Amino acid sequence: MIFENHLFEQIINNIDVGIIYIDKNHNIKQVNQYAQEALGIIIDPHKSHLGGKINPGDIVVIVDNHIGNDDGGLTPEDLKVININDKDIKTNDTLIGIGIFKNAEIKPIYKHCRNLGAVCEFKIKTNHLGFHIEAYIDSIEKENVIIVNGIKYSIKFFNSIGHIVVIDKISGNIKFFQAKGYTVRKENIRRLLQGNTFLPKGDKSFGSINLHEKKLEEIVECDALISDLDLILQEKLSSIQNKFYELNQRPALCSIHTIKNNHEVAGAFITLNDASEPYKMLKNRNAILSELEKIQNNYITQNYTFPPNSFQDFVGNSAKINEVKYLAYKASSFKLTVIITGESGTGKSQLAREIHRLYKGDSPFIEVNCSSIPHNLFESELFGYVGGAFTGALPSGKDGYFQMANSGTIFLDEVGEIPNEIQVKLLHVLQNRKFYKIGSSKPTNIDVRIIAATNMDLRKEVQNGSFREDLYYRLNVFPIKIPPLRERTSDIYILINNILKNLSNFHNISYKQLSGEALNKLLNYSWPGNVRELENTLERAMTLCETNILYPEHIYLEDITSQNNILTLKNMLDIAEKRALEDAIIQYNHNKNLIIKNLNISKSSFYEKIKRYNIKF
Ligand SMILES: Nc1ncnc2c1ncn2[C@@H]1O[C@H](COP(=O)(O)OP(=O)(O)OP(=O)(O)O)[C@@H](O)[C@H]1O
Repeated sequence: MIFENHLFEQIINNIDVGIIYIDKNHNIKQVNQYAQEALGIIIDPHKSHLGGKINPGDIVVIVDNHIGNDDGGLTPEDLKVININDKDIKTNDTLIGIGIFKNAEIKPIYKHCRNLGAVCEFKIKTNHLGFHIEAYIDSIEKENVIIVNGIKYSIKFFNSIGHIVVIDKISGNIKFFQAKGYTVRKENIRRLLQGNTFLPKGDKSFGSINLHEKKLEEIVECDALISDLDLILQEKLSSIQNKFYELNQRPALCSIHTIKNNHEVAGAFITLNDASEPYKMLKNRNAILSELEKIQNNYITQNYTFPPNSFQDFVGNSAKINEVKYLAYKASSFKLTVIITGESGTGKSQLAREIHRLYKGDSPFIEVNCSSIPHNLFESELFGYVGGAFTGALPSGKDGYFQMANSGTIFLDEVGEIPNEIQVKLLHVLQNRKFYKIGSSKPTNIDVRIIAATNMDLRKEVQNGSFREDLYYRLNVFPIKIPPLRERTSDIYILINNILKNLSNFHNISYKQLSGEALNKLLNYSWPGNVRELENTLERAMTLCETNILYPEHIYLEDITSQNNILTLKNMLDIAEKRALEDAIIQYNHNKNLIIKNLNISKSSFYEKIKRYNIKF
């Protein structure tokens, strides 16, 4: 019976045994799904990252059972690139380290030990540069675990393994996580810390590796298997039945048989069973774990998903800003009227531009600052006029902003400043999608998407009569509120990196690093002027700085009130505690039990604090 190739592939991909078929020169002809999983070629498709390399400023998290083993021969000196420079750390030590790549200014967080006992807790749990990071070795499950903002990246080990996760300094996204098959992909810790590149993972992992162009030894690291295979191909052995090999650091039970064509050896096929855990158990366990993970990370995996890299210039990765991005992404798919609210400098205009770009980037985007138009010119600026409409009018007439924005977006910034008589006209445009130029009785039809923004409380303006209620409801179709920077401090580090990069390009000066003290000063400030104030502060600091490092004295903060009001220790602790609770509520998606467990407090203390700080839950 002759199978068509794709049917054969379907069959072998659905059986619970790994199959690798090679020709007599070790060229790979077929590797089924099971074998790819067991060898670490296929990785959990829910997690992914692009290819790249670690760049200066990226946050590196390492969990290594034995320095120098299964990590590419890492040496304690190699750790200097993440600012871990400790003579007490020796080869074979166990290490957990969090540091900034190639930034000698910011202190790392790490712990190490010699002869870690079989069952003992070795863990770091921290809030570093705004990221919730938990890293530990689970000696019972034999698993090295790194959790970043609630998302778990773990890797099983047999004897030891060097696990590494990298957070991108610009986007705040996970840029790299270690996974099975890293030896084949040449992604051990040492090579990565030396600045070598890594491949993409996820749906398109190994997209760049065409298995059919590889030799077996390029995807399977195991000298014993390769030499047994040669014995079989040379017909010195007829077959091998159920022999244990360690393939890519994972134990596997393998059999090898020859394949003959006209009585000549044409190749061999290897069957393998992942022997690190019974496969079925692993499958069930993974299904349960992934369900649990989904429930835990509900807010990330279900509520706030949008394609990665959708936003080019709107930076931030905190739970609060992810919610904003999610809403903006949703809004961009429809021609809805959007109103963006938030304090001055939070990025309302920036977000409006992104919504427009995602929706219809090649059409016009007309930005109108309603607070800068004199009242008597409002109507002509917005709607235009026909020739001779009034004294001083251009004979040819003039198009208004609405007409200029036709087929695209009009962004009405500071919409609360629109005078009353124009509010009626705006309402008319919103309802009828047409307007009248001054001096014309002929309506102009338009096809425009309206995005408005304000830092006022428009509801209050409605109550005190300065904003029309009907217009308020017409505008308030899809509201997006951007939280102030002080409520999302985890965005500050990546915002700083973006701003420094943009500023050094703009001023054509070399990239400047922040000293640890300077970074702390920025992280501990309340930013009343939000991102705009952060930009101004960094621009001033860059101008003042003669060297390549920004020190606290280059950073001038204007918030006189918060600097002069010296808080008591009790006040400071209260503020920190309130913030921790608010962060946890968002991070654990209002799940009481998870919040209580992760903050390590009792139920009664949780309720007492919620009440004391008047936190809405
Ligand atoms: N999330 C962000 N990512 C990158 N840059 C940002 C972000 N938010 C704000 N900015 C930058 O901060 C500055 C202020 O942002 P923007 O003008 O959009 O704020 P705004 O809320 O519209 O302020 P206002 O209410 O005063 O008009 C801009 O230079 C903008 O590029």
